[in-house]
Amino acid sequence: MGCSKWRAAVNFGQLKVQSKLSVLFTMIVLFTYLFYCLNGYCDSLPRPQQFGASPPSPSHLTDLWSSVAPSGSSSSSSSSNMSIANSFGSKKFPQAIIIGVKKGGTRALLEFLRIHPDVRAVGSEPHFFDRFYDKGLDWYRNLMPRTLDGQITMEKTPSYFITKEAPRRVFSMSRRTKLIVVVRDPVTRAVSDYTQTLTKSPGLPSFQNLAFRNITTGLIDTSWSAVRIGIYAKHLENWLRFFPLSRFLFVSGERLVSDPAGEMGRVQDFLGLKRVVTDKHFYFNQTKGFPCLKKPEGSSRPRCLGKSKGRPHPQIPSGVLLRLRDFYRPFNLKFYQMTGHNFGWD
Ligand SMILES: Nc1ncnc2c1ncn2[C@@H]1O[C@H](COP(=O)(O)OS(=O)(=O)O)[C@@H](OP(=O)(O)O)[C@H]1O
Repeated sequence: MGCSKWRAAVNFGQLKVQSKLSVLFTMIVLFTYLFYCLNGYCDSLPRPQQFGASPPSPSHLTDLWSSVAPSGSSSSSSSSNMSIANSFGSKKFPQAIIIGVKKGGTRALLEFLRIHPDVRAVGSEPHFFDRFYDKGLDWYRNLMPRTLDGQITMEKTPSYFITKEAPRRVFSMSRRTKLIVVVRDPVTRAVSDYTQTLTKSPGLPSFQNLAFRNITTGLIDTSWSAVRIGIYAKHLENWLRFFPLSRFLFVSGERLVSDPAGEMGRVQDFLGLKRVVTDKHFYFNQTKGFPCLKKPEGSSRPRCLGKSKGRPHPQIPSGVLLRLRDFYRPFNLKFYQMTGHNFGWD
């Protein structure tokens, strides 16, 4: 009898220790989970390796803006706020996409839009409708940030505008998608495009060597992508087979630099947003030679786009530029007619 009482007491003691251990274990699991969530790891955004050929990664965001104020203030509090914000709302397909054009000023537009509280956008370029379409729509939606009711999901991938299959693919996602095209004088756009390639491959032939099929006759090489992208009318025709003109907004790349607030007003109207982004948000940075964002209230620093945006262009002989201008003229006029907007490039 005494022995069985003693055994019962031992069992009871073991049970208590076991239950304490299991509570402790549960607590550890819970705290680990919470810790990871607060650091943003709960979000299912894929994190692949490279920009360009690979799907987007948040690390690309670091080069998008360069601060113009002395660095040093920590961004840790804002990043933990972001993590918390990330866990609310749901991931939706973009209702609006900046589809082009490469070197038009698409990054500036997206970053200006991202200060609007009702816009949430992927920082890097998803390239879904051109490179990664076989990954499927669920993969694409999963790349999107979470949005609350009334917020707009957006992305920008400038190569969509010249991708043959893109209009049909976007249409099959949603025929109601709003399409934004930032266009810029095709001659300066071509030089900008060339400048970017030259930065990556310094041994590149001269601009005129690439632009002309025959330099003596002045025959333009339309197979060179820097030239081909600027034939806006041709690419737009492809999109108009699927979407009516009312689904498009054409933003002037030139005005985005000379009057960012004015151009942003049009963009916000088109997206059905309150005009929150106004001239109060911009200042002209003399050193950069471009508009930059003023210090947003209660956070971060004044910021300009990174070094790869607003680069100096190499000197191109004026005769070459004139020939290229002649080449584009009929296409530009066609584009003005199609869009009902004279961009004043001629
Ligand atoms: N605010 C501001 N700051 C810096 N740069 C600005 C700005 N607004 C427009 N731009 C012009 O944007 C050009 C780059 O265009 P994209 O962002 O469309 O380029 S990309 O296709 O994403 O590579 C870039 O072209 P380059 O001048 O040739 O570098 C700029 O002229």
